[in-house]
Parts: sequence; structure tokens; C-alpha cells
Amino acid sequence: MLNAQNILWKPGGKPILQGVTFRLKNGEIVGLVGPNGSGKSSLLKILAFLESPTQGILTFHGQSITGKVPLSIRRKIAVVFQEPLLLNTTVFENVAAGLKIRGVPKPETQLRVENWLTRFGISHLAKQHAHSLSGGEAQRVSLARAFVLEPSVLFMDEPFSALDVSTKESLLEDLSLILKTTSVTAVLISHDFRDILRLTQRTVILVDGKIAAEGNPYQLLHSAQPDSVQQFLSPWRISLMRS
Ligand SMILES: Nc1ncnc2c1ncn2[C@@H]1O[C@H](COP(=O)(O)OP(=O)(O)OP(=O)(O)O)[C@@H](O)[C@H]1O
Repeated sequence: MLNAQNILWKPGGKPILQGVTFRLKNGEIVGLVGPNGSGKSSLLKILAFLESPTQGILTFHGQSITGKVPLSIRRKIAVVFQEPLLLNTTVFENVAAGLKIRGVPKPETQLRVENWLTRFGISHLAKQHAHSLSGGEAQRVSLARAFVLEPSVLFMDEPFSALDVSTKESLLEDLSLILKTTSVTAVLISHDFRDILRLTQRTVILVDGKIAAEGNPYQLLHSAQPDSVQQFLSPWRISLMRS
């Protein structure tokens, strides 16, 4: 559904992405990992049409995307960042905001928002002000706000990294179930390879702005890889063997 071919990105003259070719198929959950500064967030922003590549071809459902991205396509994409960036209003209004902008009728908005608040276990917080939430609750609101839009593609950039271990664990459990029971196509960036093993079926490893390896995350972990990939995966191999 989303194809990126030979993407080059040099925002300040320095090449950040160097010839990345990435294909996202309908319904798959793809992990995007790699060392700090390898270009993961940059690639995510380009795939989500938040940045334009310096060179390369992007197509969405077969339609070539150049210049200004049509609103109808932008609206098929949702992005969740590490910081929830919630609006200064209630939880309900935060989750409803995107539907209001799209002109979804009130009764349908009510049903859809209630459904996603329930699925993320936060319906009891509906009337609470978003800025009074804990980090875990706020990230649940941020995810509900993305899912309520029923996007074709959901991008998640480090959604758990600001959460403590037990908060993260309960969110991972709920998100894992939601991803299994919806047909959403998603890309997840995480520094924690355990999240990637748990949530994704295919993983892309970026090193220095290039795809250094890709495949099933378990197979990547247990097979021989080029040195740059070994270096990134070794600590995970060791820590996962111990646990
Ligand atoms: N708009 C920009 N202009 C210039 N350089 C940028 C821009 N955005 C990112 N970079 C640079 O691109 C490189 C890759 O950044 P990016 O955030 O994509 O990496 P990352 O793999 O997501 O890193 P991390 O794991 O630390 O979040 C960094 O050196 C960063 O400073």
C-alpha cells in the first residue's frame, strides 16, 4: 500500500537517509529499529508525509506522491509520538477532535470515541482534563485518538519510551490485542527489541541511513548478520538469552 523507493534525504546538506527502499503491505505491522541517529524518525516522517524526501519516489495505494500531499491521503495516516501532545481540553474532546475536523456527525463521533476509550481502558477518564493525566494515561489517549480515525496506516515513534516498566507492560498488552483484532497497518519504532518481537511481524534495521537488514525479528536475532547489524543486535541477543 505504501512504497518508498530509493529515498534520499539531505535536509541540511548532510545525507540522513541514503537510498532507502521500503514497502509496507496492507495489514502488516513493521518494526523500525537501529542505533541512535540512524534515521528511524526521519524515515517515519517521510513515510507519514510529514517531510518530503530530497530524492526518491513515494506511492500510496499506487498513487505517486509528489509536492503537496492531498488532504484525502493525509487523513489516511495517523502518527503517535513519544510525547502525547494532547489538546488543552478533556480526554473525550481530545479523542473526538480529529473526527470533528473531518465533519463526522455527532452521534457517530460519540459511539466511536466511547468505543476507543473502552478499548484502551480509559472510559472512566472521559471527562477528565487531559493535562491532569499520568504519562501512561496520556499515551492511551494519544493512541485512542489515532485509532478512532481508523487510519490506513498508523505510525508509532517510541510510544512507550517515557513510561515506567509496569505502565508500559499493561499498555503493551492492550495494544498487542488491539493490533491483533484490527486490520490496521502499522510501523513501530522502539529502542526496546522486546517490543519489536512482541508486536511486529517484520523488522527493518536502519544503520547510517541505510537498510542494513530486514526480516522476521526472531530470525534476525538468531541468524548471522553483517557486522553493523551484529553490533546493534548483540546486546539484545545476550539480554534475551539471560531472561
Ligand atoms: N530536519 C533535520 N535537519 C537536519 N538534520 C536532521 C533533521 N532531522 C534529523 N536530523 C538528523 O538526522 C539524524 C538522524 O536523526 P533521526 O532522529 O532520524 O534518528 P533516529 O534513528 O530516530 O535517532 P534516535 O534513535 O536517537 O531517536 C540525526 O543526526 C539528526 O540530527
